[in-house]
Amino acid sequence: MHMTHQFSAADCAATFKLALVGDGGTGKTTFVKRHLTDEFEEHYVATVGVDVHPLTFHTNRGKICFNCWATSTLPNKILFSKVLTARSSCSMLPPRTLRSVPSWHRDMTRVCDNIPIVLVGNKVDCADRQVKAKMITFHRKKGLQYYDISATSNYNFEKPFLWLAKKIANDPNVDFVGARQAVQVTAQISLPAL
Ligand SMILES: Nc1nc2c(ncn2[C@@H]2O[C@H](COP(=O)(O)OP(=O)(O)OP(=O)(O)O)[C@@H](O)[C@H]2O)c(=O)[nH]1
Repeated sequence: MHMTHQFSAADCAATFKLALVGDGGTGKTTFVKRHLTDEFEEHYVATVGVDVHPLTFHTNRGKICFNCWATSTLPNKILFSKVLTARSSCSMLPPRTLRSVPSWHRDMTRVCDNIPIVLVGNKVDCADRQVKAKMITFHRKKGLQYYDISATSNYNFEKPFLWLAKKIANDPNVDFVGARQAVQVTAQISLPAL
């Protein structure tokens, strides 16, 4: 059972850390930037360290802000995931090849016990996408939520965030209302010494 949180009805949003983890090039940064600026980043620029993007949503229970930590792929990802995910509230694991998903999940749950986790399969707009729907079974075994998404076409754009908001509030009736508030603040956090 997850801890239940109240959202804020007033000016300041209830804030939760969201770790976006997964292989390099899967589209983590693009997905968050899409939410922030509505622009699609065509060129691949590998993340160095961690980009933190606050994304605020209005819900029928008040405001919620996800501080999205988009991580780079690191040689010592276990050590880094410990630094990154301590106190995380929720996480997304974008799969490119499914082979890496169990190890990302293991690393995450090792340091964050009992947090809601969404597995997202990005780039569903790609005709040559190698991961097919029937191959995606990991989330069922682990009781995770799964969404196909596309940062290019906006497909299922807000679904992962809404699912996480419901879990955090422990309320299936939470829904997004009105326009989403984009906050154009991005923090860069340098890598810890490995
Ligand atoms: N076709 C398509 N391309 C995408 C999509 N999302 C991201 N991309 C492209 O995939 C490439 C990698 O995206 P990034 O967002 O930089 O990937 P990342 O996971 O942040 O990579 P790291 O910073 O190395 O961890 C870029 O060229 C994006 O334009 C999508 O939904 N569809």
